[in-house]
Amino acid sequence: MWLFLWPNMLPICRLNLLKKEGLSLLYLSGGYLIDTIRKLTLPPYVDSVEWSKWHVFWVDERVVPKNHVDSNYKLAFDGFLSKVPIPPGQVSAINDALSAEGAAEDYQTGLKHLVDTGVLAKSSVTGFPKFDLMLLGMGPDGHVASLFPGHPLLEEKVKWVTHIMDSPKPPPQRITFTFPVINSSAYIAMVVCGPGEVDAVYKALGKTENPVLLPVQRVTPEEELKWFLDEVAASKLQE
Ligand SMILES: O=C1O[C@H](COP(=O)(O)O)[C@@H](O)[C@H](O)[C@H]1O
Repeated sequence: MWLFLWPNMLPICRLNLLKKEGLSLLYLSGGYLIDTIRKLTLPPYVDSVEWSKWHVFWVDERVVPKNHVDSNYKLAFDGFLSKVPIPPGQVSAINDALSAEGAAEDYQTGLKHLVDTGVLAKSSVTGFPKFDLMLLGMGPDGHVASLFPGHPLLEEKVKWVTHIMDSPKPPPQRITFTFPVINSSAYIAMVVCGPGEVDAVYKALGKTENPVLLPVQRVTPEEELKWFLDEVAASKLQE
């Protein structure tokens, strides 16, 4: 595991690497993360990425209309996707006309189709889809995607995408990737900034062991996990 203290460098370093490797699948969460990739929409970085190769998905999404202030799609569209030329057919938002259960099933069906047609790889280790890069944020309680501490969804072992009706963080209805899918990714960047997450960062990365693992501590991708923290989020680690 690697730890970096400069979140804005994350997309620039890693996405240039992706370009060289010819990889193109990106999985976004919501929250602060979108702020950290905004620089990619500006010169000179914007011209250094082969946007036509990109496919974009959401690790989790709130079940609200796409133009709703709580929508992770809207957050990403306003701050990032509307400013770069990724073909619209390669941006996979949820179907916001469906119920939470229906939207999760529909999203999973879409991913299965991409695996069947060879757009998405499958992990030879787990049999779940293998994503190139996931950019994850973490909440103050240590949640990732919409997988919250103590929630039964943490133990989901079969589904690729599932739904939650009682998210402790509003809005309550969401869809989310499950841990088997998250952990089948090749590379995960955990991007955490600001004062709200200081204690959760310390619990996850500090010297004291927690009796109960935070959801973020269950993140173990197949190849590499890197944390990107700003100085505030990392402040307790430096004490
Ligand atoms: O509700 C959510 O929270 C997490 C963390 O968000 P942040 O604002 O604390 O960075 C986010 O990663 C997730 O996608 C989102 O739905």
